[in-house]
Amino acid sequence: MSRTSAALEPPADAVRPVRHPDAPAPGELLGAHYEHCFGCGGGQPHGLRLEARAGEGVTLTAEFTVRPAHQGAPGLAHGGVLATALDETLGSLNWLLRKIAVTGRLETDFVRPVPVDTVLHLTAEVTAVAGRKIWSTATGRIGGPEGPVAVRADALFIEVKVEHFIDNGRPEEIRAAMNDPDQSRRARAFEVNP
Ligand SMILES: CCCCC/C=C\C/C=C\C/C=C\C/C=C\CCCC(=O)SCCNC(=O)CCNC(=O)[C@H](O)C(C)(C)COP(=O)(O)OP(=O)(O)OC[C@H]1O[C@@H](n2cnc3c(N)ncnc32)[C@H](O)[C@@H]1OP(=O)(O)O
Repeated sequence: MSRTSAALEPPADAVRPVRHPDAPAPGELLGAHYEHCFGCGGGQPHGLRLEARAGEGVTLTAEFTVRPAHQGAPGLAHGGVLATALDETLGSLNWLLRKIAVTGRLETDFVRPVPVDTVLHLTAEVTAVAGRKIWSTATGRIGGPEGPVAVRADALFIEVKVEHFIDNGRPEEIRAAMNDPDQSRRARAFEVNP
């Protein structure tokens, strides 16, 4: 059973999300947004390395394989790690809108335990937008893309300017990210193509 808090109910004047014309084509891998991201980057030894693929409209699919480093109980994924997978999946959706946004609220239902070595098959979609607010929902299944639901989440993301990261991040990492040609390209793309 899922009971969503008021903040996750879009208001009556919210609109349907619009896929950005330059969003990756359906089926295309999104790639990591930051090499050292715990959710999607390749530079974190114990990171989730979640792989997200654009879907139709403002939807996507993603996969995360639970590894021994992700345990909470013997042989089972930690709930916080599963919430991270949901957060990363939902956050990736904003790339299809070409908006930079951070998680304001994330509500998670843990429906079934998820054993180590399981592939979590995630689907997600943006459901509504109002001003800077973006509402989205995600489901994670085990045993295959059509398998039983193991986790679910609803979220509210808040759009921010790229300065959010520059002003709040540790200078060392900000400098390195700005010197990474791929990161700068992406940040520029956000700024000229809002
Ligand atoms: C140097 C180069 C850098 C390059 C960077 C390049 C690319 C980066 C690209 C993408 C990165 C992003 C995502 C990647 C994908 C996935 C990663 C997972 C995502 C995360 O894991 S991200 C980390 C966790 N996340 C945070 O670290 C947020 C901390 N937080 C804040 O930074 C502020 O809190 C903020 C900005 C959220 C709001 O602050 P603010 O001052 O801008 O705006 P304000 O407070 O006015 O809120 C405006 C309206 O949202 C409502 N609102 C706000 N918060 C709410 C809540 N919690 N619940 C319900 N409603 C809420 C208000 O009620 C108001 O509503 P109303 O307009 O109706 O009054």
